[in-house]
Amino acid sequence: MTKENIALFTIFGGTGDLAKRKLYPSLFRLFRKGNLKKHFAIIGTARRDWTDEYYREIVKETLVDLDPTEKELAEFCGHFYYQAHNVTDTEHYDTLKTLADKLDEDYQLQGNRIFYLAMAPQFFGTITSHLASQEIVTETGFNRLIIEKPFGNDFYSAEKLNKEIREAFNEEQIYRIDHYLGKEMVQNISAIRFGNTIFEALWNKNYIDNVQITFAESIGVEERGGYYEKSGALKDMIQNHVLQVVSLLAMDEPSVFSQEAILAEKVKALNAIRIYTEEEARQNFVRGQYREGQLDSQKFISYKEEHNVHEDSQIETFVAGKFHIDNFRWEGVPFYVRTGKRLTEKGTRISIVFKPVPVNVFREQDQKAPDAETIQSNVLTIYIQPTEGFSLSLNGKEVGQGFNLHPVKLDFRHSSETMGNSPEAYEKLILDCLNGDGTNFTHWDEVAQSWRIVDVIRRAWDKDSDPIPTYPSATMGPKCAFDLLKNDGFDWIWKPDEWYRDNHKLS
Ligand SMILES: NC(=O)C1=CN([C@@H]2O[C@H](COP(=O)(O)OP(=O)(O)OC[C@H]3O[C@@H](n4cnc5c(N)ncnc54)[C@H](OP(=O)(O)O)[C@@H]3O)[C@@H](O)[C@H]2O)C=CC1
Ligand SMILES: O=C1O[C@H](COP(=O)(O)O)[C@@H](O)[C@H](O)[C@H]1O
Repeated sequence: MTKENIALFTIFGGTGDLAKRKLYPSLFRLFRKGNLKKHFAIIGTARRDWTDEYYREIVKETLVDLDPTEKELAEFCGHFYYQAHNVTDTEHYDTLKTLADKLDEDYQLQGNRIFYLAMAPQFFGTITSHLASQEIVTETGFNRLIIEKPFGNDFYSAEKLNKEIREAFNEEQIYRIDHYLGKEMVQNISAIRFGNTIFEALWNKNYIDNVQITFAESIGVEERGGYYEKSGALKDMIQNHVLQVVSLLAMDEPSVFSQEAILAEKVKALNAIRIYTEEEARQNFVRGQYREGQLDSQKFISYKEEHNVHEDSQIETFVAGKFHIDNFRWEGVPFYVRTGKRLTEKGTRISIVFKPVPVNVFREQDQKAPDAETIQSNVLTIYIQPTEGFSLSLNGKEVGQGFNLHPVKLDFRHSSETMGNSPEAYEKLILDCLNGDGTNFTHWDEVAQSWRIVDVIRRAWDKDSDPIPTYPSATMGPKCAFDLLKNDGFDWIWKPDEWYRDNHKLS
């Protein structure tokens, strides 16, 4: 039987994009499943002067895709309350407190409070200090703070922000969201690694040649040009989502699958990632910016032409790079990463490329593979999205005479039925927070180390006076991203652009 969770949510930024696209539908799913039942209430707050009725109508609109019944809508939306509030105005917190205390009593919420900061990070410090000083945090129940990314703009701003927040909340009360950690297949990385002897036994430099991680998006920056001009792909994706995935792949096995044990191993892995000098950063990381392009009849504008983007912008919409992990397990194994907007197709996947066999015992029989290098390496691919599952490429014998080897694939994909019913990342993470489980949130130690790693790369690029390389929209990035691997004798395993070039009009 589903356990009912009891809490008051206060959503700062309740009129914003994130709240409407992700938070309200996720809360509704939790309501539908019975994780939220009777003893919950939601205060949405922002500067706009909305009434409760208007707010509830907005919330209803965000749920259309979930096909709610009228009864469900009436019941769920009845738990929503709106409070106009400027987060910089101290007096407004008193009104907020009065409403919070009233709802606590009306719904018997036992003082359990979740504060969701779905707002620009510049407001985080002021909100948390007011929550404490105006006594909106309770003495009786739990008080938890969910914070959205970006957590700072570099190590120093993140540290300052962290200090401000920590004056009001302790680390155990802070849930820093990285929505990739709520994705089914990102969580599955640990299951694949630690639930299968055949992989964990080989998960090291003796058997793995290189690791490739791709976070590709087909969309451009859309309405977020203003934000993106300050962030770029390095801070938007590498500092958080990509490094989180690297740490899950690189960490040692935890003694038990607990929040503390996993965190300890992830932090150790992040600490082992080499922090480059600026010169090394230039050698190991490359960037690019999308220019115009075409896929079939669809034409795309360049990044520089996007709304709120400077016409001479040098901001990267694509990053590819190589991490070195300086420990016994990974010494000499490159972890290649790439991420970008306006790439050929949306897809997040990990390829673990195993070392080639040391010698080809079939060399006299197999015309196609006369030496060991020509036998294809085994590749374990973890498909994170949009398709979810994993595959393992092996070599088998071609049917018939002789002993020609040919690659075969063991392939597992979740059915659309399973995935249709699987909880969305935000839903899972909100439920984790309700349950006090911080496993899939980022700890300050991880955030801090991730900033240390990317800050050098940013500094190196900021000093570079060469114009940023560009790539045509709908391709897989600039030439330098391919050269990065080629120079090491490797190639990207996933090549959606080649497939499109053969089957579509790509220019
Ligand atoms: N949208 C997304 O998909 C994602 C967003 N994020 C992060 O989530 C956070 C919110 O993003 P998003 O929803 O897109 O941003 P929006 O700009 O859509 O929303 C910002 C919210 O803040 C409110 N607000 C602004 N200033 C004040 C103020 N002084 N006092 C009270 N409320 C204020 C706005 O309402 P009003 O104008 O009425 O005051 C609005 O509700 C950001 O940190 C972003 O980086 C992270 C990942 C994805
Ligand atoms: O955090 C972010 O993630 C999205 C990509 O998330 P996904 O779940 O759709 O893969 C990205 O578009 C955005 O720029 C970034 O801020």
